[in-house]
Amino acid sequence: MIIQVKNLVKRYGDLVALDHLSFNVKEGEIVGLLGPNGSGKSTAIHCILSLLKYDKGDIEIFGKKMTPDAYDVKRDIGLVMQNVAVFDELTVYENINYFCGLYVRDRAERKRLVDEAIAFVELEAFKKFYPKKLSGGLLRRLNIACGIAHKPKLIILDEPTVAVDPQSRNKILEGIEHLNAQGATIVYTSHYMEEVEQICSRIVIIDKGRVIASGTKEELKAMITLGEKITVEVFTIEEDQLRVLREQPGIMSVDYVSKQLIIKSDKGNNNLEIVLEFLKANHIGFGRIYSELPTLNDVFLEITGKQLRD
Ligand SMILES: Nc1ncnc2c1ncn2[C@@H]1O[C@H](COP(=O)(O)OP(=O)(O)OP(=O)(O)O)[C@@H](O)[C@H]1O
Repeated sequence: MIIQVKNLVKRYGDLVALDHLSFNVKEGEIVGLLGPNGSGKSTAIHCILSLLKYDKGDIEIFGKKMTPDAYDVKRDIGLVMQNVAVFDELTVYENINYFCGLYVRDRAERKRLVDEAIAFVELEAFKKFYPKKLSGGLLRRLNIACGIAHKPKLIILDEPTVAVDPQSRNKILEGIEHLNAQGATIVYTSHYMEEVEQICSRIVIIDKGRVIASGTKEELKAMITLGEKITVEVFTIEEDQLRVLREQPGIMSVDYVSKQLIIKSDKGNNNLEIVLEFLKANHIGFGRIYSELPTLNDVFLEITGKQLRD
């Protein structure tokens, strides 16, 4: 096991930020910690790395108890924090060289690793730039290079794509998959369900400092009753027709908003057919029609009653 967190409790005064949080990360996984703003993701990461004192719980990394002075453990961890943490007075190259130098003493080896990290985040053309001259996306990429240059076994990234343009975001996500393919185990926190779905082999959903569900995206979607969301452009429909539609087998809810009929149905496999037959039998004219599978937001909504993002 790479990370084992058991019953972690962290309070800030009266606020319980982590409420008996437990989860594991196995070697080779990309685990996504998914939760809304303020759910406790950053607090969990800080506690796991012993950067923050906690009130209760057990944390092991690489099978060893994590403590603030566990330098041998820390050497094998790469950390990319939410806030960019680089030195303004050092160039791109010097920054990466500095952070890599905290773990790698041999100069030739370090040069090789720094060059590799620069190529990895595609900052070759910006080596001599100072951070202030970089765009937000490039700065994020520098932040990542500083965290991973020393080739750690475990890489923890806390919301690395916040406020990043789509092109840099894709590069970051591809980069993370690449690091994983090279053997690194990854923990990735985000409140973007699309990103987590795209790259994570397993997802731990957090709300109010607790794990509310975990599994692969397929397992999480199988946990809920919602099977499909059907949207139909309908020009007019009577209230009593809506009522009859709601009573059809497999239909969980029907809403009619701005000429859109939104039907949520369970996991039955002929829901679309039921809806179409109903519309035809009742001579209800309709335009575009499409069906969507549940998202991780639907999972979050069904378990907590609220949206993942406000
Ligand atoms: N230093 C602090 N002092 C007091 N409360 C804090 C502190 N840091 C975080 N909190 C509170 O603890 C809770 C968890 O915050 P945390 O930053 O861990 O959540 P998060 O899921 O990482 O959110 P975000 O995505 O916004 O960073 C929030 O209610 C937050 O306001």
